[in-house]
Amino acid sequence: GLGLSHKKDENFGEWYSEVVVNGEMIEYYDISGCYILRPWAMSIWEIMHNFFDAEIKKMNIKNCYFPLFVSETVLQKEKDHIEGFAPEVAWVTKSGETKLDVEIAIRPTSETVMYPYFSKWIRGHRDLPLRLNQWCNVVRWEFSNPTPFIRSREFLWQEGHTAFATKEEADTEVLDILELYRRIYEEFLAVPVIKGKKSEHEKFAGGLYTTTVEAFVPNTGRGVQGATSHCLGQNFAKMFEINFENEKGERAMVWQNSWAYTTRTIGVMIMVHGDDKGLVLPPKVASLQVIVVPVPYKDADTQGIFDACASTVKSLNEAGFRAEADCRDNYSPGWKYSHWEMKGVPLRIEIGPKDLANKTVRAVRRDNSSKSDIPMADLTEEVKVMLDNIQRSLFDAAKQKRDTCIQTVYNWEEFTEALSQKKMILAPWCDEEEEEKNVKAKTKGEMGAAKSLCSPFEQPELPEGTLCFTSGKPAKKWTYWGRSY
Ligand SMILES: O=C1CCCN[C@@H]1CCCn1cnc2ccccc2c1=O
Repeated sequence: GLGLSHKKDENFGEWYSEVVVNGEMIEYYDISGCYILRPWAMSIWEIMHNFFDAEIKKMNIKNCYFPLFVSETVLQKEKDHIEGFAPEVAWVTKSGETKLDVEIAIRPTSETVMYPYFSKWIRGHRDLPLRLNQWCNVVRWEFSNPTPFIRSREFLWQEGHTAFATKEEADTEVLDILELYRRIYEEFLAVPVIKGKKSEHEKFAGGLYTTTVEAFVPNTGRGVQGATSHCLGQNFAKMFEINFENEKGERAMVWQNSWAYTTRTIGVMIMVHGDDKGLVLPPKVASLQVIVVPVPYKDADTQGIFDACASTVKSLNEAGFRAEADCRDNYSPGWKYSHWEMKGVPLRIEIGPKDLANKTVRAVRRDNSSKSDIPMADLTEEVKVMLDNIQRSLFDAAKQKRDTCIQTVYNWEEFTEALSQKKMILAPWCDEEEEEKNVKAKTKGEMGAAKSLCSPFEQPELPEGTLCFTSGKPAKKWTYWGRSY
């Protein structure tokens, strides 16, 4: 029957698994770590895609499509790029009964697929900047506990790969893209994120530096890397000989970036906003923003009620809202209320005999269950105001909740206490990789070790003489720490 059998604050893992299925986002698949994305999820991916794709087109970034398959030689091209990742690479070893004499990898990411051709295409400075993006799937055969959207063996993403003549251009683009990722989280998914730089230990080993937008899931006290924008420096240019004749006629290597966001974004949104009645969708990404439900009464003017529902949907659609009516005669209004609440539709409109008589409709917000009667004459203006209010209050509530989870600490005792309280920890750090490894070693446990999440671009004041929370050495920067997904 309807309703969740687990509460979000009591059994988060079970709650999440049930919400994604009951909300008709996900269907579990018979291969572990693989999930079916149903239309209710796919439409969110499409809405974000439409925003991001339009924005990168404004930046003159072109979409392309490279093959799914990577040859072994090119994948092994550079040890420290692939080191540590190798166990996750999936391989094609045969076709039919015939063993392949050379095994072929399935792309886990596309640097090694693309960059031999960057080398071929980039000859002179007029070939720069080269800025390509592809929307595709990637496969990483992970073994840690699979979670729909958050950690799966195949996922959808966009991966941008760009090459510039100068480091300055690359540095600028890294931050331009990171701002788009912030907008995806904060303006569309209503999820607050922190922009920052990954530590040397946590960054992409093949790159120069990694920037990130970090989200946080209060229920589990885990940080989650929302999206990444890397400056690769000239590392891949050296590896794949991607160089050009600069304006002074000298041979120079290009400066490169690569950046991605994935279907993980959807899982973060569900974890942050969902409640014990199911999904709660921010209007900006809701495939259905308004559901209109007729409330017929035995001998009341049923046709009039259905006509009012149809004209309400028509007006809302004409005003640009994604609205539908649920006129199925085999379900009660009450059943429909629960069903669409489970699916997280931001606004419900009920129309019964009284509403018809008063020429009003009853509007019910999904986020706070508040009800209000709207004159039919003011419908579209009022719905716009309500949807904007829902979007903003979802973000404000999530930010307030996330901020209460942030704890500033100055020493190891405070750190471990905050960690046990599932906090996102802000601490002064000496920025030494060895010390980060020590923190991981000292916090190992079945909940997973603590790690650095990012050093925020917005650095609080660091008074002279402040010591590192873990090493006691002079602190160099404020850094967020916590367990993570
Ligand atoms: O994040 C991004 C943004 C998009 C393009 N790729 C970069 C870096 C990917 C890092 N990575 C991540 N998992 C992997 C798994 C197997 C092999 C290689 C890799 C690998 O290189």
